Amino acid sequence: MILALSKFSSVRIGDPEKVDRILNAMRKAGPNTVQVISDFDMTLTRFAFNGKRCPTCHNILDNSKLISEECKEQLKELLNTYYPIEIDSTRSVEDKLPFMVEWWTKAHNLMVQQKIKKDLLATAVKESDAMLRDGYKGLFDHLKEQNIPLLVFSAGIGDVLEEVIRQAGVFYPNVKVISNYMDFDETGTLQAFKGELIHTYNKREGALLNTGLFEELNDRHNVLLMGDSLGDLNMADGVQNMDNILKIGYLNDKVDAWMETYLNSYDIVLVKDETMEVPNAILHYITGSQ
Ligand SMILES: Nc1ccn([C@@H]2O[C@H](COP(=O)(O)O)[C@@H](O)[C@H]2O)c(=O)n1
Repeated sequence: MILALSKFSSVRIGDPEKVDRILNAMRKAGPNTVQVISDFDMTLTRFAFNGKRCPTCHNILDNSKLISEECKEQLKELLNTYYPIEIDSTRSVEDKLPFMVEWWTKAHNLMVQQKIKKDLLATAVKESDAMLRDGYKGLFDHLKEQNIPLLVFSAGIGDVLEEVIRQAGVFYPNVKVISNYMDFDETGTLQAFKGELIHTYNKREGALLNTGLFEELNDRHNVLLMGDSLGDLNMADGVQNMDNILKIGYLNDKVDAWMETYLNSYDIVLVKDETMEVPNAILHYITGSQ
Protein backbone atom coordinates (compact mmCIF):
# COMPACT_ATOMS: atom_id res chain seq x y z
CA MET A 1 0.00 0.00 0.00
CA ILE A 2 2.83 2.38 0.86
CA LEU A 3 4.15 1.84 -2.67
CA ALA A 4 0.73 2.62 -4.09
CA LEU A 5 0.62 5.87 -2.08
CA SER A 6 3.96 6.99 -3.48
CA LYS A 7 2.32 7.50 -6.87
CA PHE A 8 0.48 10.53 -5.43
CA SER A 9 2.80 13.53 -5.69
CA SER A 10 1.20 15.28 -2.71
CA VAL A 11 1.97 12.47 -0.22
CA ARG A 12 4.62 12.89 2.49
CA ILE A 13 5.09 10.24 5.18
CA GLY A 14 7.38 10.57 8.20
CA ASP A 15 7.30 6.92 9.25
CA PRO A 16 6.27 4.62 6.37
CA GLU A 17 6.64 1.44 8.45
CA LYS A 18 4.19 2.75 11.05
CA VAL A 19 1.67 3.66 8.33
CA ASP A 20 2.05 0.23 6.76
CA ARG A 21 1.51 -1.44 10.13
CA ILE A 22 -1.63 0.58 10.89
CA LEU A 23 -3.11 0.08 7.44
CA ASN A 24 -2.59 -3.66 7.56
CA ALA A 25 -4.03 -3.93 11.07
CA MET A 26 -7.12 -1.97 10.00
CA ARG A 27 -7.56 -4.03 6.84
CA LYS A 28 -7.29 -7.24 8.87
CA ALA A 29 -9.85 -6.01 11.42
CA GLY A 30 -12.32 -5.23 8.63
CA PRO A 31 -14.77 -2.43 7.74
CA ASN A 32 -17.11 -3.20 10.68
CA THR A 33 -14.44 -1.97 13.08
CA VAL A 34 -13.74 1.30 11.28
CA GLN A 35 -15.07 4.82 11.71
CA VAL A 36 -13.99 8.03 9.97
CA ILE A 37 -13.69 11.31 11.87
CA SER A 38 -13.14 14.33 9.67
CA ASP A 39 -12.85 18.06 9.97
CA PHE A 40 -14.97 20.03 7.47
CA ASP A 41 -13.50 23.36 6.34
CA MET A 42 -10.43 22.92 4.15
CA THR A 43 -10.48 19.15 4.79
CA LEU A 44 -13.71 17.93 3.21
CA THR A 45 -13.91 21.24 1.31
CA ARG A 46 -11.37 22.68 -1.10
CA PHE A 47 -8.85 25.25 0.11
CA ALA A 48 -8.59 26.91 -3.31
CA PHE A 49 -9.96 26.67 -6.82
CA ASN A 50 -8.30 28.29 -9.85
CA GLY A 51 -5.92 30.11 -7.54
CA LYS A 52 -8.71 31.67 -5.46
CA ARG A 53 -9.40 30.78 -1.81
CA CYS A 54 -12.60 28.84 -1.25
CA PRO A 55 -14.86 29.90 1.62
CA THR A 56 -15.15 28.34 5.06
CA CYS A 57 -18.64 27.88 6.59
CA HIS A 58 -18.27 31.28 8.21
CA ASN A 59 -17.11 32.89 4.95
CA ILE A 60 -20.16 31.51 3.11
CA LEU A 61 -22.27 33.75 5.32
CA ASP A 62 -19.70 36.59 5.49
CA ASN A 63 -19.87 36.91 1.68
CA SER A 64 -23.63 36.39 1.34
CA LYS A 65 -26.57 38.72 0.86
CA LEU A 66 -27.61 37.92 4.44
CA ILE A 67 -24.92 40.28 5.76
CA SER A 68 -24.91 44.08 5.32
CA GLU A 69 -21.96 45.80 3.64
CA GLU A 70 -20.90 47.41 6.91
CA CYS A 71 -20.96 44.09 8.73
CA LYS A 72 -19.03 42.43 5.87
CA GLU A 73 -16.24 44.95 6.47
CA GLN A 74 -16.20 44.15 10.19
CA LEU A 75 -16.09 40.39 9.54
CA LYS A 76 -13.29 40.88 7.02
CA GLU A 77 -11.33 42.86 9.58
CA LEU A 78 -11.75 40.02 12.07
CA LEU A 79 -10.53 37.51 9.48
CA ASN A 80 -7.50 39.67 8.66
CA THR A 81 -6.67 40.00 12.35
CA TYR A 82 -7.21 36.47 13.60
CA TYR A 83 -6.52 34.09 10.68
CA PRO A 84 -2.80 34.99 10.68
CA ILE A 85 -2.74 34.10 14.39
CA GLU A 86 -4.57 30.80 13.76
CA ILE A 87 -1.92 29.66 11.26
CA ASP A 88 1.14 31.26 12.87
CA SER A 89 3.74 28.51 13.26
CA THR A 90 5.77 30.54 15.78
CA ARG A 91 3.00 30.73 18.41
CA SER A 92 1.93 27.90 20.71
CA VAL A 93 -1.63 26.58 20.80
CA GLU A 94 -1.97 27.90 24.38
CA ASP A 95 -1.02 31.36 23.19
CA LYS A 96 -3.59 31.19 20.39
CA LEU A 97 -6.54 29.99 22.52
CA PRO A 98 -7.83 33.37 23.80
CA PHE A 99 -7.58 34.86 20.30
CA MET A 100 -9.61 32.04 18.79
CA VAL A 101 -12.36 32.46 21.42
CA GLU A 102 -12.34 36.21 20.71
CA TRP A 103 -12.61 35.68 16.93
CA TRP A 104 -15.46 33.19 17.01
CA THR A 105 -17.35 35.14 19.70
CA LYS A 106 -17.10 38.47 17.87
CA ALA A 107 -18.07 36.92 14.52
CA HIS A 108 -21.04 35.06 16.01
CA ASN A 109 -22.24 38.23 17.77
CA LEU A 110 -22.09 40.14 14.49
CA MET A 111 -24.06 37.38 12.76
CA VAL A 112 -26.73 37.48 15.46
CA GLN A 113 -27.02 41.27 14.99
CA GLN A 114 -27.73 40.63 11.29
CA LYS A 115 -30.91 38.72 12.23
CA ILE A 116 -30.13 35.97 9.73
CA LYS A 117 -33.19 33.99 8.58
CA LYS A 118 -33.00 30.19 8.70
CA ASP A 119 -34.89 29.76 5.43
CA LEU A 120 -32.29 31.83 3.53
CA LEU A 121 -29.29 29.68 4.47
CA ALA A 122 -29.84 27.26 1.59
CA THR A 123 -29.71 30.12 -0.94
CA ALA A 124 -26.57 31.54 0.67
CA VAL A 125 -24.88 28.15 0.28
CA LYS A 126 -26.16 27.72 -3.30
CA GLU A 127 -24.80 31.15 -4.29
CA SER A 128 -21.42 30.60 -2.58
CA ASP A 129 -18.12 29.29 -3.98
CA ALA A 130 -17.98 26.45 -1.43
CA MET A 131 -16.74 23.21 -2.98
CA LEU A 132 -16.19 19.77 -1.53
CA ARG A 133 -12.85 18.30 -2.58
CA ASP A 134 -12.67 16.42 -5.89
CA GLY A 135 -13.60 12.78 -5.29
CA TYR A 136 -15.93 13.60 -2.38
CA LYS A 137 -18.77 11.57 -3.88
CA GLY A 138 -16.61 8.46 -4.04
CA LEU A 139 -15.72 8.94 -0.38
CA PHE A 140 -19.27 9.49 0.89
CA ASP A 141 -20.72 6.74 -1.33
CA HIS A 142 -18.10 4.20 -0.33
CA LEU A 143 -18.59 4.90 3.39
CA LYS A 144 -22.35 4.53 2.98
CA GLU A 145 -22.03 1.26 1.04
CA GLN A 146 -19.66 -0.16 3.66
CA ASN A 147 -21.82 1.08 6.57
CA ILE A 148 -18.86 3.03 7.92
CA PRO A 149 -19.88 6.00 10.09
CA LEU A 150 -18.51 9.41 9.18
CA LEU A 151 -18.34 11.94 12.01
CA VAL A 152 -17.83 15.47 10.73
CA PHE A 153 -16.24 17.48 13.54
CA SER A 154 -16.13 21.15 12.69
CA ALA A 155 -15.46 24.49 14.27
CA GLY A 156 -17.49 25.95 11.42
CA ILE A 157 -21.26 26.36 11.46
CA GLY A 158 -23.27 23.13 11.57
CA ASP A 159 -26.35 24.49 9.80
CA VAL A 160 -24.19 25.73 6.92
CA LEU A 161 -22.02 22.66 6.52
CA GLU A 162 -25.05 20.36 6.62
CA GLU A 163 -26.50 22.41 3.78
CA VAL A 164 -23.26 22.11 1.75
CA ILE A 165 -23.30 18.33 2.18
CA ARG A 166 -27.06 18.15 1.49
CA GLN A 167 -26.78 20.18 -1.72
CA ALA A 168 -23.96 17.90 -2.87
CA GLY A 169 -26.42 15.01 -2.46
CA VAL A 170 -24.32 13.04 0.03
CA PHE A 171 -25.89 13.73 3.43
CA TYR A 172 -26.45 10.04 4.08
CA PRO A 173 -27.71 8.54 7.37
CA ASN A 174 -24.19 7.37 8.32
CA VAL A 175 -23.04 11.03 8.47
CA LYS A 176 -23.14 12.70 11.90
CA VAL A 177 -22.00 16.22 12.77
CA ILE A 178 -20.49 17.94 15.80
CA SER A 179 -20.26 21.69 15.22
CA ASN A 180 -21.51 25.15 16.23
CA TYR A 181 -25.24 25.20 15.59
CA MET A 182 -27.38 28.30 15.22
CA ASP A 183 -30.29 28.91 17.56
CA PHE A 184 -33.31 30.39 15.76
CA ASP A 185 -36.36 31.92 17.47
CA GLU A 186 -39.97 31.04 16.61
CA THR A 187 -39.88 33.38 13.58
CA GLY A 188 -36.81 31.60 12.21
CA THR A 189 -34.46 34.47 13.08
CA LEU A 190 -30.95 33.81 14.43
CA GLN A 191 -30.89 34.74 18.13
CA ALA A 192 -27.74 32.96 19.40
CA PHE A 193 -25.44 30.00 18.89
CA LYS A 194 -26.20 26.80 20.82
CA GLY A 195 -24.02 25.07 23.40
CA GLU A 196 -20.31 25.34 24.02
CA LEU A 197 -18.29 27.14 21.37
CA ILE A 198 -16.07 24.94 19.21
CA HIS A 199 -13.03 26.66 17.72
CA THR A 200 -9.97 25.31 15.95
CA TYR A 201 -8.04 24.47 19.09
CA ASN A 202 -10.61 23.13 21.58
CA LYS A 203 -11.82 20.04 19.73
CA ARG A 204 -10.61 17.82 22.58
CA GLU A 205 -13.14 19.49 24.92
CA GLY A 206 -15.78 19.22 22.17
CA ALA A 207 -15.06 15.51 21.77
CA LEU A 208 -15.31 14.88 25.52
CA LEU A 209 -18.59 16.84 25.73
CA ASN A 210 -20.08 14.70 22.96
CA THR A 211 -19.07 11.28 24.23
CA GLY A 212 -22.67 10.10 23.61
CA LEU A 213 -22.03 10.25 19.88
CA PHE A 214 -18.82 8.29 20.27
CA GLU A 215 -20.55 5.71 22.50
CA GLU A 216 -22.82 4.81 19.57
CA LEU A 217 -19.59 3.81 17.83
CA ASN A 218 -18.20 1.79 20.74
CA ASP A 219 -17.44 -1.27 18.66
CA ARG A 220 -15.43 0.72 16.12
CA HIS A 221 -11.94 0.86 17.51
CA ASN A 222 -10.15 1.75 14.28
CA VAL A 223 -10.22 5.39 13.29
CA LEU A 224 -9.32 7.17 10.09
CA LEU A 225 -8.90 10.81 11.07
CA MET A 226 -8.73 13.62 8.53
CA GLY A 227 -7.89 17.22 9.36
CA ASP A 228 -6.03 20.30 8.27
CA SER A 229 -4.91 21.88 11.53
CA LEU A 230 -3.11 20.73 14.65
CA GLY A 231 -6.39 21.18 16.55
CA ASP A 232 -7.94 18.42 14.45
CA LEU A 233 -5.53 15.88 15.92
CA ASN A 234 -7.74 15.77 19.05
CA MET A 235 -11.01 14.99 17.27
CA ALA A 236 -10.89 11.30 18.23
CA ASP A 237 -10.25 11.91 21.93
CA GLY A 238 -13.78 10.70 22.75
CA VAL A 239 -13.18 7.24 21.26
CA GLN A 240 -12.88 4.53 23.93
CA ASN A 241 -10.41 1.67 23.60
CA MET A 242 -8.84 2.74 20.35
CA ASP A 243 -6.96 -0.03 18.55
CA ASN A 244 -5.53 1.93 15.65
CA ILE A 245 -5.71 5.47 14.39
CA LEU A 246 -4.42 6.72 11.05
CA LYS A 247 -4.15 10.50 10.84
CA ILE A 248 -4.26 12.15 7.43
CA GLY A 249 -3.47 15.88 7.40
CA TYR A 250 -4.08 18.30 4.58
CA LEU A 251 -1.31 20.90 4.59
CA ASN A 252 -2.89 23.73 2.62
CA ASP A 253 -1.09 26.89 3.68
CA LYS A 254 2.39 27.99 4.83
CA VAL A 255 3.75 24.64 3.70
CA ASP A 256 7.46 25.23 4.43
CA ALA A 257 6.84 26.64 7.90
CA TRP A 258 4.56 23.76 8.93
CA MET A 259 6.02 20.73 7.12
CA GLU A 260 8.16 19.35 9.94
CA THR A 261 5.44 19.78 12.57
CA TYR A 262 2.82 18.16 10.34
CA LEU A 263 5.12 15.24 9.57
CA ASN A 264 5.62 14.74 13.31
CA SER A 265 1.88 15.01 14.01
CA TYR A 266 0.07 13.38 11.09
CA ASP A 267 0.88 9.91 9.74
CA ILE A 268 0.25 11.01 6.17
CA VAL A 269 0.58 14.64 5.06
CA LEU A 270 -1.05 15.80 1.83
CA VAL A 271 0.59 18.91 0.46
CA LYS A 272 -1.61 21.32 -1.49
CA ASP A 273 -3.83 18.44 -2.55
CA GLU A 274 -7.38 19.50 -3.45
CA THR A 275 -8.64 15.95 -3.86
CA MET A 276 -9.92 12.97 -1.90
CA GLU A 277 -7.82 10.57 -3.96
CA VAL A 278 -5.55 9.48 -1.12
CA PRO A 279 -8.27 8.98 1.55
CA ASN A 280 -10.28 7.09 -1.10
CA ALA A 281 -7.34 4.83 -1.98
CA ILE A 282 -6.75 4.15 1.71
CA LEU A 283 -10.40 3.38 2.41
CA HIS A 284 -10.56 0.99 -0.52
CA TYR A 285 -7.47 -0.74 0.79
CA ILE A 286 -8.81 -1.00 4.35
CA THR A 287 -12.20 -2.33 3.19
CA GLY A 288 -10.56 -4.77 0.79
CA SER A 289 -12.49 -3.35 -2.14
CA GLN A 290 -9.66 -2.38 -4.44
N1 LIG B 1 -15.27 33.86 11.96
C1 LIG B 1 -14.57 32.81 11.51
C2 LIG B 1 -14.08 31.83 12.36
C3 LIG B 1 -13.37 30.78 11.81
N2 LIG B 1 -13.15 30.71 10.50
C4 LIG B 1 -12.42 29.57 9.91
O1 LIG B 1 -13.23 28.44 9.99
C5 LIG B 1 -12.44 27.28 10.14
C6 LIG B 1 -13.30 26.33 10.91
O2 LIG B 1 -12.62 25.34 11.51
P1 LIG B 1 -12.58 23.78 11.08
O3 LIG B 1 -12.61 23.05 12.35
O4 LIG B 1 -13.78 23.40 10.28
O5 LIG B 1 -11.30 23.66 10.34
C7 LIG B 1 -11.17 27.74 10.84
O6 LIG B 1 -10.05 27.12 10.33
C8 LIG B 1 -11.13 29.25 10.61
O7 LIG B 1 -10.07 29.65 9.76
C9 LIG B 1 -13.65 31.68 9.67
O8 LIG B 1 -13.45 31.59 8.42
N3 LIG B 1 -14.35 32.73 10.19
